[in-house]
Amino acid sequence: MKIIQTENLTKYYGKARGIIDMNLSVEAGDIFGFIGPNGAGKSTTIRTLLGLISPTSGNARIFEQDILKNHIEILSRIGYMPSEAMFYHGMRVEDVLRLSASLHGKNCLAEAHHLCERFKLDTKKKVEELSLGNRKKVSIVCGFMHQPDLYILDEPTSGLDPLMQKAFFELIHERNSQGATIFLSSHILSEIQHHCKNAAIIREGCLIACDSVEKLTNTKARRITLHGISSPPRLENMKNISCTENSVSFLYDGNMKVLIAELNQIPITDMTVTEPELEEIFLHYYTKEADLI
Ligand SMILES: Nc1ncnc2c1ncn2[C@@H]1O[C@H](COP(=O)(O)OP(=O)(O)OP(=O)(O)O)[C@@H](O)[C@H]1O
Repeated sequence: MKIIQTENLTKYYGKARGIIDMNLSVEAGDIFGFIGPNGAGKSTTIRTLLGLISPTSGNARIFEQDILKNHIEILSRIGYMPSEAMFYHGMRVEDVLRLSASLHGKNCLAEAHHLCERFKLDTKKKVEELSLGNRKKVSIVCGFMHQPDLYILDEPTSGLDPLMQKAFFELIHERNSQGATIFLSSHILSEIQHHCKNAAIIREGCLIACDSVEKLTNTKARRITLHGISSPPRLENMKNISCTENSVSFLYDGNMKVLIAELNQIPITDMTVTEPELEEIFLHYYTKEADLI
């Protein structure tokens, strides 16, 4: 069963591009990653799906129902975490949770308090006194307390410390194993790589790839940065080379033993080997598409 399906979903803010012809499909039971750089259109897609803004053209279905016609029914089965955790000033965390539970129309305060304990959230504090990470925790509790069928999470881990990020992903996997579908937007590739089954890459409002995470991130290329030299070594399989007076950086897709043998011959003082940046993975997709044309 398709939990989310969009057909040429398009949103313009006046003349400004939000998303263009978005065709997205998320199966029941998936943990689906939605990756893209700042301004790519992730939040626009999510806000359109939730009916917070209306599409310029195209349509979308959630739980196989039209998002515009069956709005209320659909929303009652969704847990949403917005990218910015903001609440009414003057309210204590416990007031926010009570309000949220009443809006969900479910008796879910016990689960809310259980989640507060799990995330070490002080319910007596006023929301405006909370740090960004703690506000994010309030947002987690509000989005998860009613145990919905679909979680739509917009950059949920920003502001959370590493321990809380771990606790958060444990919760996500728990809910997923109980049958829920997760739609998770992020611009942190490693998060998507470690936790999602399938993912879509969005850039400048358009979907440029959608596949299993395994296939999407299937690159053995590494970014190599060498210090103490100013011109690139003589190697094949180098791409995206940049040089400064004292360093050379490039994407290397060749045999590591060949690289090491070459490095042995040149006066480097230090080196780093990292996974390619998200942007470089995007370039990989552009190249592939260009090759197909
Ligand atoms: N209310 C708005 N009015 C005009 N343009 C907007 C509005 N909201 C978003 N946009 C534009 O739509 C495009 C997509 O923005 P969106 O917030 O969806 O990106 P995003 O992928 O969520 O980015 P980020 O990772 O920075 O949160 C951007 O060019 C942005 O400037």
